[in-house]
Amino acid sequence: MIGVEGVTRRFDGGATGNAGGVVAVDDVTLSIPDGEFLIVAGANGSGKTTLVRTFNGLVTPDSGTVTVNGTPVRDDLVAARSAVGMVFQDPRDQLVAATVGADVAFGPENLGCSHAEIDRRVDDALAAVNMADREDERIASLSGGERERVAIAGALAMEPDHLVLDEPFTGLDEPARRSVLDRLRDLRAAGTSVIVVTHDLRDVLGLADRVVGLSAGRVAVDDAPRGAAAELPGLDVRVPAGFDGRSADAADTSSSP
Ligand SMILES: Nc1ncnc2c1ncn2[C@@H]1O[C@H](COP(=O)(O)OP(=O)(O)OP(=O)(O)O)[C@@H](O)[C@H]1O
Repeated sequence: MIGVEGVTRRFDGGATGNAGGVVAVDDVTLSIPDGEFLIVAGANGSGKTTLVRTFNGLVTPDSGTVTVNGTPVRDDLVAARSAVGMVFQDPRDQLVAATVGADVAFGPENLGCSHAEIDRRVDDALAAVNMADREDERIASLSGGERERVAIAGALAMEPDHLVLDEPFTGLDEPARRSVLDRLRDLRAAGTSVIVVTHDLRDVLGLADRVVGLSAGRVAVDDAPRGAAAELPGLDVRVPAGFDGRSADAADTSSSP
């Protein structure tokens, strides 16, 4: 479980010249149980990225506490980083190796996994992003969307208790998007909490258990998808046309030819 208790994070005004700075996250309290599929939505600048980055200590709150599996993040950063996998908006921030396979293997290697276990995780993770058999390709030769898929595979290969994906679908083509969504659904079923930060609620809203909508750093919506769908337009978040709260499975069946 991830627990967020009264978390506030400010940034100074910097180049904006705003002397008072900005309160990016303002007194947020949330708890995210294991196995929950949570969407964090909200307009640009509403604090989504800042909030989720407190889950593994990439952003330190000015006040309040984040706990992961009961331990405050500030007390054990290493535990938080292994328990909370994170895929960033810009995959260039997190690709570390020269080839696809080496990049995806990097996390499991650091966890001390055996060679056989590393191979299994790399194969599984690359299959989940439609990149099986591309281990030997050089990162430098990949497209932006392919790099994004490698970044997602790298996080999947860590097999974290909680997986946070910040705008994961932006550069993905439709088959890759469906494949990643399928894997997220399986992970949730296996007890991993999945937290997706996104503006693009297509497909993913029907998969979610709950939606948290942020406005000016505060939780303005915290509801099941059907209830949230009615409230999100008020936060300038567009809800997919025709969304009626059915599960994604039901939606998939009805949209099949
Ligand atoms: N490192 C930083 N320095 C200064 N201000 C920051 C920093 N990070 C975020 N902010 C400010 O905090 C506020 C919230 O930003 P954040 O990136 O968390 O929002 P967001 O909802 O993820 O936005 P987007 O949808 O555009 O990605 C914004 O006003 C942003 O300018």
